[in-house]
Amino acid sequence: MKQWPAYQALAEYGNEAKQRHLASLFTENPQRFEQFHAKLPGMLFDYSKQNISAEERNSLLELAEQANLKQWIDKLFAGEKINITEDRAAGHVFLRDLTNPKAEVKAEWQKMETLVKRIHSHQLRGFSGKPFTDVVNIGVGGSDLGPLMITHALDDSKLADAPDIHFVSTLDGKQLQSLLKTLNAETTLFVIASKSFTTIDTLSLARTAHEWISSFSQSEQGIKQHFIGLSTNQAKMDEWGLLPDHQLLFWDWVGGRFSMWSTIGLTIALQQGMSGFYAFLQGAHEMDEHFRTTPFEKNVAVLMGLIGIWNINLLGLMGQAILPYDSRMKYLASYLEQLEMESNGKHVTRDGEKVNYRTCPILWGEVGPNAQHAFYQLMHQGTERVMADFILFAKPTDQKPRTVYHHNLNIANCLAQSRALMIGQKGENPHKDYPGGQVSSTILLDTLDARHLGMLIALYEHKVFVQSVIWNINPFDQWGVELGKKIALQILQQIENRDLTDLDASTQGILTNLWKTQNEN
Ligand SMILES: O=P(O)(O)OC[C@H]1O[C@H](O)[C@H](O)[C@@H](O)[C@@H]1O
Repeated sequence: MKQWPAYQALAEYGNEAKQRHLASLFTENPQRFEQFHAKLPGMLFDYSKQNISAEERNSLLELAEQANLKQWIDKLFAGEKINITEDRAAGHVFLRDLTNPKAEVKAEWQKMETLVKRIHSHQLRGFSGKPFTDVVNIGVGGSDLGPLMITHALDDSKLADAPDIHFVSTLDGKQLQSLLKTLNAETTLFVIASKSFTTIDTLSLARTAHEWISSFSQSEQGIKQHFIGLSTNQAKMDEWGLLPDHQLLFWDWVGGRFSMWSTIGLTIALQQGMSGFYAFLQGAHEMDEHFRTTPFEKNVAVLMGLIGIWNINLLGLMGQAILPYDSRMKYLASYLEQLEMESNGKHVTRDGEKVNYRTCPILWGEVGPNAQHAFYQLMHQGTERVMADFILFAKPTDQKPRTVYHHNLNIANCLAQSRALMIGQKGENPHKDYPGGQVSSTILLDTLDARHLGMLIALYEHKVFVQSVIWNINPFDQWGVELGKKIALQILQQIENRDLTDLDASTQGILTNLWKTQNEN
């Protein structure tokens, strides 16, 4: 990044920008909103509350040119193998192009449609002949967070004949245990979602679910009706015993954290119907087209990525808050934590050189109105300078007076917080001083539905990609998660054998005390 000529200018600008107060940009320029927002149908992106001037933005746009961002976007959409460490393309964008689907994708959509119809029309039934009322998605990471977020957000518009959807992910087994207490085995269908079909978290829970169903039925064929698999690994699904028409495939060119656009989105289709799932893909495709074809100065994803670069690398901000003002977006922050930090949490370039600049910031977030009463204190008066994304939906869910009242109250709070963080206020004593100057962007979507969610998520995916290009890192691998998994398997074996050999003193000490406590009971 630092080798590009535009970076030198930006470094100087950054030092100047650190000296000014964000609020002064508004007093100096009444046209600021006009000049610092971008729009596309269904979405407005306001970045006027970022500490950036027109010249600084120009230099960022030059940086993007010099880093060959346009060529990288073309490579992404041409399906080139840009995930170099795994020798794969990153093809999530192809899943959303419904007018021009790949043959293998089309075939899988058809299979998914058939399965969804069989479940909705009660053709598919459990071991005792009853239709399914509940579906439990067993998966973790990319095989959990996307569908969890979307089905939670869209629950109000669930189809009348759709089953209730539940999610379990944690290998401690507690989530599954307490969920099973509320379910009827005769009417419960499990979806085993795993790109690799080797993840121990998912396979251990699937085995427990299988034991649970088996404790109510002796019929092997009947039990098989209760399980569906979603994976790239057909052999492993066969080995597990999944029926061929209960297997939906996807492909290694779909990254785990980009997989809810594939058959991993089955629970979305079960809740919203295939048309709802397609609307979700369509929204993402609209964002893909915007990203692919819009000049950089009006391109929301490019601008969002570059503003992040400005904040992180030139202004030194390392915290990114995600603040949706809608409780239906409860899981957005968890989803984006994986998307951004697993993609860009890297310390070497594509060529394996150690970077000499910061990469992905630490993301955290919460539904805005709740976060106001929790961690906003730090943003208003702490010592950390952070950046925030406020996400807001324009239309209320209906026109009932109380609904409209709550909706306006919510909008007022969102705007009040971004304004207070920006302007600050001098207090009667230092304890009541608000320094202000905390930067934010606001994403205003017309309404919360499948299409707009598709647009929003694709926007974040492309923002992550833009930043990866500027940082010259590969956003599509995740080697960092492997070491812990490997050590966990070794330690599990050592726990089973009560063996402390070659473990560090801390691990030995914890295990010794833990065993002692277990023996006492
Ligand atoms: O879908 P699976 O193969 O079961 O993988 C589930 C998750 O686990 C891995 O450890 C990765 O960190 C994630 O990127 C992935 O989404």
